[in-house]
Amino acid sequence: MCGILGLLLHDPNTDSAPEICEGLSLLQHRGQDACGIVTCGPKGRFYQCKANGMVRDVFDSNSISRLIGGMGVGHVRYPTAGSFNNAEAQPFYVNSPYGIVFAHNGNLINTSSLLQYMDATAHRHINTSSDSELLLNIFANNLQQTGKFRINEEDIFTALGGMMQQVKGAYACVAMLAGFGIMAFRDPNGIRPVGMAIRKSGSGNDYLFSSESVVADAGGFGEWQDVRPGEAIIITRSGVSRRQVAPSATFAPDIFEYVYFARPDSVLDGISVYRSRMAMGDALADEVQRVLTENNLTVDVVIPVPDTSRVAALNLAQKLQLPYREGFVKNRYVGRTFIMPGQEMRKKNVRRKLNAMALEFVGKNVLLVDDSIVRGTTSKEIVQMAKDVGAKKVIVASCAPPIRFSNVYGIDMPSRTELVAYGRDTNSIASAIGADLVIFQTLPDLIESVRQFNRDITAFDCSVFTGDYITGDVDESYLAHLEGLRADNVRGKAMGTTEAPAVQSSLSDRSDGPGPKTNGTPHGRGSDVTLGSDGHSTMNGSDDTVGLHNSWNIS
Ligand SMILES: O=P(O)(O)OC[C@H]1O[C@H](OP(=O)(O)OP(=O)(O)O)[C@H](O)[C@@H]1O
Ligand SMILES: NC(=O)CC[C@H](N)C(=O)O
Ligand SMILES: [Mg+2]
Repeated sequence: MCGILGLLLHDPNTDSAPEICEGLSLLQHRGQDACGIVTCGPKGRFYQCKANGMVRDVFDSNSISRLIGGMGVGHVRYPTAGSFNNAEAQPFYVNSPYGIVFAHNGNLINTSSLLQYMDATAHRHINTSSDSELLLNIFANNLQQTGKFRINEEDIFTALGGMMQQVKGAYACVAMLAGFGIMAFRDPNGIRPVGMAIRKSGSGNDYLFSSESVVADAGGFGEWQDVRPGEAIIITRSGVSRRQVAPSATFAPDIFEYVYFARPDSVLDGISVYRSRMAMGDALADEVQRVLTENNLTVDVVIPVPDTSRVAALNLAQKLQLPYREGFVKNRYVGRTFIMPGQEMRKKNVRRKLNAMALEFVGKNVLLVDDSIVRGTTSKEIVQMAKDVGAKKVIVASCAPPIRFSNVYGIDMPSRTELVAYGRDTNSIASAIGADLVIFQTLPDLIESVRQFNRDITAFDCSVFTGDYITGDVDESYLAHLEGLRADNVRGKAMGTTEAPAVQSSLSDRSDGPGPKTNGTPHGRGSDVTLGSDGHSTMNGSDDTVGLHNSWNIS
């Protein structure tokens, strides 16, 4: 999962980067591997800073001050395609046509045929193994086909409509055209979230696109609206245009956003993540009661596995009238372990992150509540920790059903064999994680916990539980191919983390002064430019002569 953000400020002389950086820090839970911001300043010049690392590591006041311009795009990355190489940090950029900057959340499933098309037909060079760079180039190629010196919103809608027919998979995207404006669009199934919000600013409006509404709340934006599946929204200084660019398909947001990914204080597609997690706790309470009775067991205390499961665990405890105790204390300086790269790192960090308070466990039958059990890394460690400090019996309850299938839409679960529930029934899952008993939410209960807040949504992507993939075209051979490419033990993926030093690049540097730009000078905390998004690009893509730049000065 990644976080995407776009911002257009009414006053073009106010820099957007500080606010984009703030927003990215609010989306940090969606991606901890890399982040980046590209802004567009006077004369349509792009200013870029991106690198591997968390927001607080990549940006400081110095690097932010060099990102000038009243509109920009930001990204936090959790890789699901390609490697962890910092050349794949986003946003991506192509200089032709017009200068486009692009940030993507999701994952494409037909990259092989798209790459072939890029090579044989479009003659565009893709410089990384990132599906996001590919997606950007498909869009750029479609835009190029207009053959126009200056384009308008209609041309962009047409290019995006064409792109949506060519690509398959999940994509929520924010893009920026040099000197023109920002846009957001969402795949026809609406698998990944993105929305828009507005804030009054002087005589006009500031506009925000973000993966989650929490960014809008924090920035004082209102009127949050989700981008509809298959819809594109373009914002220029002249206003907002929106269009359904792809025929309607089944609207199926990924239910795992509600289970784990999104922040509880976000509202996605009209559903409060917090409320949905409360409902998951209520529903799970009934299942826990049923299974405990069946097994003739009692529970003394309910303990959440921080952080995500807390909301559900509290509701569950209240419903069962059991004491709720924070038996594990979380080190607030350790991030989310599930989205860390590599099993070794995830395992080590569960211990670094959580500490068990013996008093709350000793001599008790404890019910540990987690939002999900995926690889079992967390549950295996915490069950052991609970036993080590003297718990009598350890029962684990999960707000999500067993996860037995790969995710192909933007969550890094490519390999079924890495999943602890793969090929195991509930009893063998319990033995695998060392628990006395494991209790899972049923799928109908999970769906109802979320859907009750917006009955207009008739389907959710639940493929990790069912193996039914909403886009089609995901069969055994595709899954085997994906496993070969991306499983934890595949060298290219694992090695990517250490492959290259952190890179920060600029498309244009504030200190350069007027005139032709050289390749980005090192600044801030990064080093020099890599050939990132476009093999043909000199990275001077913000040249004054590019068609659309003058429109920046319209208002
Ligand atoms: O079975 P696993 O492979 O361990 O994955 C599932 C666990 O990972 C996540 O926690 P994480 O530490 O990422 O984030 P959190 O602090 O938001 O709960 C999730 O909340 C589960 O606790
Ligand atoms: N998690 C995501 O959304 C990842 C986006 C893209 N597939 C990448 O790997 O960079
Ligand atoms: Mg967790």
